[in-house]
Amino acid sequence: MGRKSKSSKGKYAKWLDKLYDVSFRQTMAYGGWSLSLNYLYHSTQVVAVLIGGIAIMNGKFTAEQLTKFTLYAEWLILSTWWIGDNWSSLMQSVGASEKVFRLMDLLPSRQLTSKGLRLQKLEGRIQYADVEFSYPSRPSAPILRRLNLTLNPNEVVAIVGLSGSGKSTIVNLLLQLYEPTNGQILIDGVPLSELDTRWFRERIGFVGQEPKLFRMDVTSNIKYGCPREVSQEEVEWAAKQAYAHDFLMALPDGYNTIVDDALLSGGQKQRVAIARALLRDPAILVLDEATSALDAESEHYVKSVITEVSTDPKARRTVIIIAHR
Ligand SMILES: Nc1ncnc2c1ncn2[C@@H]1O[C@H](COP(=O)(O)OP(=O)(O)OP(=O)(O)O)[C@@H](O)[C@H]1O
Repeated sequence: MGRKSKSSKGKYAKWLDKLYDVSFRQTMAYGGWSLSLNYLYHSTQVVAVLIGGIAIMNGKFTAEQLTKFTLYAEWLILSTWWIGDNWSSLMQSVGASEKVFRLMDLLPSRQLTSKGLRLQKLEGRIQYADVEFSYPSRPSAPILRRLNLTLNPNEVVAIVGLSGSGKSTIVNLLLQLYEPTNGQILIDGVPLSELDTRWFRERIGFVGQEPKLFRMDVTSNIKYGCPREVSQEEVEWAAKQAYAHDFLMALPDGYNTIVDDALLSGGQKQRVAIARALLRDPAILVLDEATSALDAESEHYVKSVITEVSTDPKARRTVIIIAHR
């Protein structure tokens, strides 16, 4: 057995010990609490019957008074017991709901609440002008230094570079997940920061490195996030464009099959995500390493999609592909 696996086992055993310790103390405390109340409950009855019985025989007490006393004492003890039980559940719920309330209280980002410019039509010209950027968590590590780049409408551009060289960062800035530290990005000549973020994002199709599919049927997954009403025909059109139609039709319930973890391979998920992006008919399409995790067959299909989106005169758009190769 390697040293690594031994130390992992040791760590796991330590955490198990801790868990055992906490559970043991919790069980002991609850056991002690239940035992003492149970003891109190039954001993009260015995003492009441004994002392009460003697008092009745001596004529100091009536049987009715003794019955009342015993019942009241029982209720008092049982109620204390329930209050204790419910109090601990209440405290657990308060702890859990605090996190939920904190999330509910979060304000939407300023970008999404403030109204910006909406252009008549998005042509898809993208210009990075002297863009400099470092992530807020590591301000001393510059990722982009005076980046100048122009992408013309309907151009297909591949950004290639080593892992960690900043390819995804270029796209993160375009998606306005971050703002350049210096310089600016212009879209059709207008500074990106002046555009209406929601409007702009609705016109960008983005296929990320790990596409997220949700546990709902295939059609809903493809329609997800589409700002307009779409018909089933349009969904199938997008799936055909992404070379996903054939394998989707072969699923047990076709487009109505519920997507779960084991249903689709990585390459198939990526093609569903491409269909989702194409359905929005975006002016700008971004594929972030869409081919890096693909098997040969999926890679072939994804390349065909890229060729088609870049040559189909009906569906011209600016395409940015981020790739290792
Ligand atoms: N959220 C972040 N906070 C801080 N640093 C980050 C963040 N995201 C990326 N980085 C750093 O920025 C640099 C560029 O990352 P980026 O993801 O843009 O590279 P990449 O070329 O797309 O890499 P890959 O091909 O592996 O995806 C890396 O050094 C990375 O560690």
